[in-house]
Amino acid sequence: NYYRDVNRLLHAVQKNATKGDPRSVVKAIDNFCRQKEWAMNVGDEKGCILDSVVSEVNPVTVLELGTYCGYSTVRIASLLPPRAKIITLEFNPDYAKIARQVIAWAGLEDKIQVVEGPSGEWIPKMKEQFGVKTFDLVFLDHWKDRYLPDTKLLEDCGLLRKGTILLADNVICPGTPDYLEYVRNSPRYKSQYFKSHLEYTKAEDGLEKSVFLG
Ligand SMILES: O=C(NCCCCc1cc2ccncc2s1)c1cc(-c2ccc(F)cc2)cc(O)c1O
Ligand SMILES: [Mg+2]
Repeated sequence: NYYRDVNRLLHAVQKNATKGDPRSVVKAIDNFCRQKEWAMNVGDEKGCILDSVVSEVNPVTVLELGTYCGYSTVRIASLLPPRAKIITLEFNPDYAKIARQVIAWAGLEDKIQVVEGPSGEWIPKMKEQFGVKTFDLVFLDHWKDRYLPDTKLLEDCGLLRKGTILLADNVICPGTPDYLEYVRNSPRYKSQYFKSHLEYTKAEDGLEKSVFLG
């Protein structure tokens, strides 16, 4: 079943990656997913685009929606300045358990807070529970039909500021048509598409980077 698969991914990390070395954790996951079992990590091709956006934004407060095994969480955290933090939401407790161990192997626990539960419930509690004012970067990689409602929720909860960057995975495959239409046509966003491929495949996919204009 799917849980055994993610367990094998964790064992591949513990076998092939150097403890405390985030880049070797990323490499081990990519090698495992390319050679053994496909998994829905953002992957190395889109991961490079993610890296360049994170390096450009240099965020202090990051929200990730959809932790899965923690691959993108580790990629982002390994590029953050010292005091920066990521809050990452995961709905599935099995995935969250694996992600915590992958993050620990990378030695990035101090920068990352894995929170279990649905985004719709947690987003309204961000300020009171985690003392968040606004996010500098949001990485959307959870249920594709939650991208739009959760973006509106982030707006309504005052969690976006002028210049906050939203980076969305899978805008082509599986696709997030309603979200794309919104960020590309709303006067409150400036959007840009980064064409790429679905992780570990030749299928088209891409990331959409949207700046909140306030
Ligand atoms: O579903 C995907 N990702 C979300 C998993 C849902 C996890 C959630 C986290 C969370 C946190 C808070 N609230 C609610 C939720 S729900 C996903 C799927 C594919 C894919 C592409 C082609 C295929 F043939 C088959 C799968 C590729 C990807 O890169 C993905 O990200
Ligand atoms: Mg994805």
